[in-house]
Amino acid sequence: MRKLNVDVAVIGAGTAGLAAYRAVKAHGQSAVIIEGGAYGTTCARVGCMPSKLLIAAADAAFDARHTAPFGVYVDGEVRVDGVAVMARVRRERDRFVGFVVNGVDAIPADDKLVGHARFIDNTVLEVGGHSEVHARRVVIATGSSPKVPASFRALGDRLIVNDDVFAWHDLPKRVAVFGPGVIGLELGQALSRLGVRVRLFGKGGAVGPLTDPAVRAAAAATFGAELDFDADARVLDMQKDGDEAVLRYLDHDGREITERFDYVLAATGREPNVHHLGLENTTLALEANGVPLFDKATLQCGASPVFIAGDANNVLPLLHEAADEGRTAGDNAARYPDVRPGHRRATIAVVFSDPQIAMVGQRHADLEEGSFVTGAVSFEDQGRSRVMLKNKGLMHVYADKATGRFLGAEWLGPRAENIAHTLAWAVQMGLTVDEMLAMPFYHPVVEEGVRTALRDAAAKLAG
Ligand SMILES: Cc1cc2nc3c(=O)[nH]c(=O)nc-3n(C[C@H](O)[C@H](O)[C@H](O)COP(=O)(O)OP(=O)(O)OC[C@H]3O[C@@H](n4cnc5c(N)ncnc54)[C@H](O)[C@@H]3O)c2cc1C
Ligand SMILES: NC(=O)c1ccc[n+]([C@@H]2O[C@H](COP(=O)([O-])OP(=O)(O)OC[C@H]3O[C@@H](n4cnc5c(N)ncnc54)[C@H](O)[C@@H]3O)[C@@H](O)[C@H]2O)c1
Repeated sequence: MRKLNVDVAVIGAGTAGLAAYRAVKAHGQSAVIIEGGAYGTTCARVGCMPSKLLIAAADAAFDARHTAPFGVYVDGEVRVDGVAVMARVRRERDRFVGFVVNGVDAIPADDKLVGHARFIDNTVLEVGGHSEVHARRVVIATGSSPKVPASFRALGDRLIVNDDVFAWHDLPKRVAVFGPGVIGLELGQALSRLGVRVRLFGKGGAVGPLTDPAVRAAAAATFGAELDFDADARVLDMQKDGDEAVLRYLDHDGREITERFDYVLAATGREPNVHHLGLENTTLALEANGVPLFDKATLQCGASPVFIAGDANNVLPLLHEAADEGRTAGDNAARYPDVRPGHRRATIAVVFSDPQIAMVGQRHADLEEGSFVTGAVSFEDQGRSRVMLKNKGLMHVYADKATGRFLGAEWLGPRAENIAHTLAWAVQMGLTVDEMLAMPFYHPVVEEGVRTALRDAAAKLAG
């Protein structure tokens, strides 16, 4: 067993781990970064980037099929070549992964260890059965994995998760998608637009990350009009039969349907990778889900020299948060015990469905009843949205009754990925609705719809 002594050991060479490693090195301390899987990060290999590549192909197919209302006709068939679609997805994905791997290659060999890490005590790690790392501090940046209900195991090799989709060399014909959360909506709609027969099964009425009941209902109606989607599905049975998954479920009218699919894609949520870390060998207090108790500002676990960043801590499992948190955890690991709160930005989340879903600032579910007003706009009659025939969606903006301050927004609608930034910046700057309305709005743009919602909120604040 090889023994290593370092200032900081970072577990996981994903986005958070790489940021943590760099932050430690910036302090001039020694560090080792330990990776048990493939280099390249979840985001680039099986997450953000390949999903957006698949969606880009799907949107191209959808747009090509929907030109007629403009008086523009694509004569002949719009043909989707599944092999070519997946070849581009994997080729471009590999390019993104390549950039990350180049960055890892540039890390000195002595600073890298390959193998699964387990805690022996708070600061001693056993790695891959070949090394023992004695660190003064540790950063846990182990990411998350799909959380698949146990009953799905009956599906055997017909059960897949997001990672499997991006390894395909062709598109299958029929996929049942479970979970209309962020991953299920993005991948389910994209596969459907690429000509795959998709049925999307939800639970309890949830749609994406939305918590505002009215916006959620609008989203369910919008996606339900395009996709075969039940936000509160009643599935009676699921079995594997040769190369097929056989599902028995009740449709919207309560009729029993038996349908065969090539695959069942489980997009039923993700869980932090903390279960095989040997945390029971540490003195850290753990939450029910196995994540150590930690301070959200400093990312320190109790008073220990252990820090936790990225999807592993289960706070905001998003790429930019993983990068920020990795930096904070690495910085504080190097400073320990003089730890400091890291930089937290206003929250922003975007789902790359069509229409896109976005949320900024405080969620509707987090607001105190009676303390805020809601301004609304429907995009149905919004000028620019109608011009582009992208006039679907509903936006709710929330403002504090006492101060007029803009608190946050939830919506689905056109160009939400861009508008979300403007609104998240307004949240971070602490602007009031009146201050936002004093800003420029060009004509004709989708942001004029945002102005309508803000004016609605301003009227309610005044009244
Ligand atoms: C399909 C999909 C689409 C997504 N799209 C978006 C998007 O559009 N925008 C967005 O902001 N976010 C998106 N995300 C979320 C984003 O990918 C994650 O929030 C981010 O990648 C988390 O980074 P991380 O560093 O915490 O984890 P990871 O990048 O997963 O890194 C963790 C690393 O730790 C390693 N590891 C785990 N346990 C051990 C161990 N015991 N020993 C050694 N190594 C270990 C793993 O092998 C892994 O390499 C998406 C996720 C998915 C799955
Ligand atoms: N665009 C993005 O930024 C992006 C894209 C993909 C993923 N992500 C990140 O990854 C995280 C995980 O995404 P996710 O979609 O796996 O999780 P999620 O928590 O967003 O959604 C899981 C969904 O599965 C449903 N569900 C659970 N069990 C079910 C069952 N048995 N049958 C039917 N439905 C069931 C839940 O009700 C929920 O709607 C997200 O929270 C997000 O942070 C971000």
